Amino acid sequence: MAIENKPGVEFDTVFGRNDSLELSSHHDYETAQARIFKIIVIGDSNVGKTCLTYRFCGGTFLKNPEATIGVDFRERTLELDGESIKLQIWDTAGQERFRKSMVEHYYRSVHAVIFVYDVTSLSSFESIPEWIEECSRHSVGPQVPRIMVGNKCDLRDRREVPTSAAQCLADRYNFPLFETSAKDPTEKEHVDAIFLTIAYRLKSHKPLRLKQLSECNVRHLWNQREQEAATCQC
Ligand SMILES: Nc1nc2c(ncn2[C@@H]2O[C@H](COP(=O)(O)OP(=O)(O)OP(=O)(O)O)[C@@H](O)[C@H]2O)c(=O)[nH]1
Ligand SMILES: [Mg+2]
Repeated sequence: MAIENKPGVEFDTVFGRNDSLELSSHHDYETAQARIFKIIVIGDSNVGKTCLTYRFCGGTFLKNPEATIGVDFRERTLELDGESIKLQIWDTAGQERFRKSMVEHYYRSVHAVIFVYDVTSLSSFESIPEWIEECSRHSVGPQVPRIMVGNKCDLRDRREVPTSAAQCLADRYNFPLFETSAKDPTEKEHVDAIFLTIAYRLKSHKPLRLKQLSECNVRHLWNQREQEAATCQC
């Protein structure tokens, strides 16, 4: 499936691999009327950005991913309330040397941002404010939805970032928080829910209602906020 070159998205100017576009074909119910939204996925290297986006677009866990160079593109078209919404996902490089010439392209005309950290890496979590700061420096407006994702929840014995700390940070920025695993197949629907939440927000400019999320049969963390606020130490 060839990707279309839409206004505001300069595919000819980026140098990442885009072979993964093929992955989305079995999800692709697109019609000519599909609205297209650009979503960037950012965070430290090795947190699982590529695996998460591959899980969403390809449906499986990507074994032995290589470090992303520049950006990889993936896409998936969703049918929401009878409308086709195409999510065009920019899987960015976490390593500075592989991303520095690309940063301007990442943020240009972006519709939503996903900040990813690794729940087994405190340093990746501590980097999140820097990623948020970079995003703000590139004039991404407050109307652009942002979501925070803690990945690798399957590694329970190695967890370094408690949910309560992550929720405190997410609350400080007023972002929804998801914790999930790109690797664990039972988390597949939860990974879908991250992107569905964004798709609904973009579609209607309203947050996805809790009822809609439960209809998607997903677990999410928004409804834990009140409980965790009671134990929040920050
Ligand atoms: N256990 C576990 N490992 C994961 C998970 N997601 C990714 N990994 C592993 O984490 C490593 C890094 O994954 P990537 O998806 O390449 O990380 P990335 O954030 O794209 O890294 P850069 O491209 O360098 O920015 C790989 O060894 C993956 O197999 C997960 O949910 N659970
Ligand atoms: Mg990557």
